[in-house]
Amino acid sequence: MESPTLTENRPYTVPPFAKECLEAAGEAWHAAHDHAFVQALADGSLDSDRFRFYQMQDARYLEAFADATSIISTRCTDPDDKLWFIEAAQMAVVVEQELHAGYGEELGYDADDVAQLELTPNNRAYQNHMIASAHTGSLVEAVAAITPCPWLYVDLGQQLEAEMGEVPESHPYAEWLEMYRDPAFNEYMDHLLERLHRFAVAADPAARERAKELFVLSVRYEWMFWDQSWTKQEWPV
Ligand SMILES: Cc1ncc(CO)c(N)n1
Repeated sequence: MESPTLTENRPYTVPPFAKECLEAAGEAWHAAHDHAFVQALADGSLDSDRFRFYQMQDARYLEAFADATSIISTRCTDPDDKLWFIEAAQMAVVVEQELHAGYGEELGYDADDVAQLELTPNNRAYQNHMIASAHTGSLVEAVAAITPCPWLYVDLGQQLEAEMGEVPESHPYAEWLEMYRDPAFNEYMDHLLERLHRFAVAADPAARERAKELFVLSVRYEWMFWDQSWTKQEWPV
């Protein structure tokens, strides 16, 4: 039986090139959904130290996501595309600030702690991958590298909603689970995947292949982001 994450049954449109990217990511997409960190987050058994580690690293990750989408905006010629990526960048910063205002108070860290945090190897590698793709890739490559970030989380949020139903108020990570099942993301996904597809159609076949590779790498980095939070990754030397 085909896994629910690869069916057509999503509440937003998945145009052909986005579908090709998803199919190319295949196993890594599922592995990211199935990671022990995600399982523990969903069933509420995740310890707060690991969650804190994740949130602090993620605050910095979202700043890099905002940088990547800002750079992409400068490379768009169509004013609607430009504005959409500017807004995506703004939203990432706003979400990041809200997250660490809320979780920071609860988990005991503030904006200075986030600013001074040493990035893990995996986080740094993922950020550099997005930023490098935004600077040096063609437009479709730049967008392909940032697409798994929202897509994987929205997919995960909706899958967990289907499996778990309503999140009980007593769930320690209710707020996180509620956030990524928000139906407002469906419109965001429609807009992003439509652009990914349109830029792919305008690109040459070699650029499309490279874009798919960059998409798959970002899915792998998503798995590695859960993993670095699960193991509390440190630099080996
Ligand atoms: C690492 C990572 N990927 C995706 C999202 C979704 O915004 C996030 N917050 N962090």
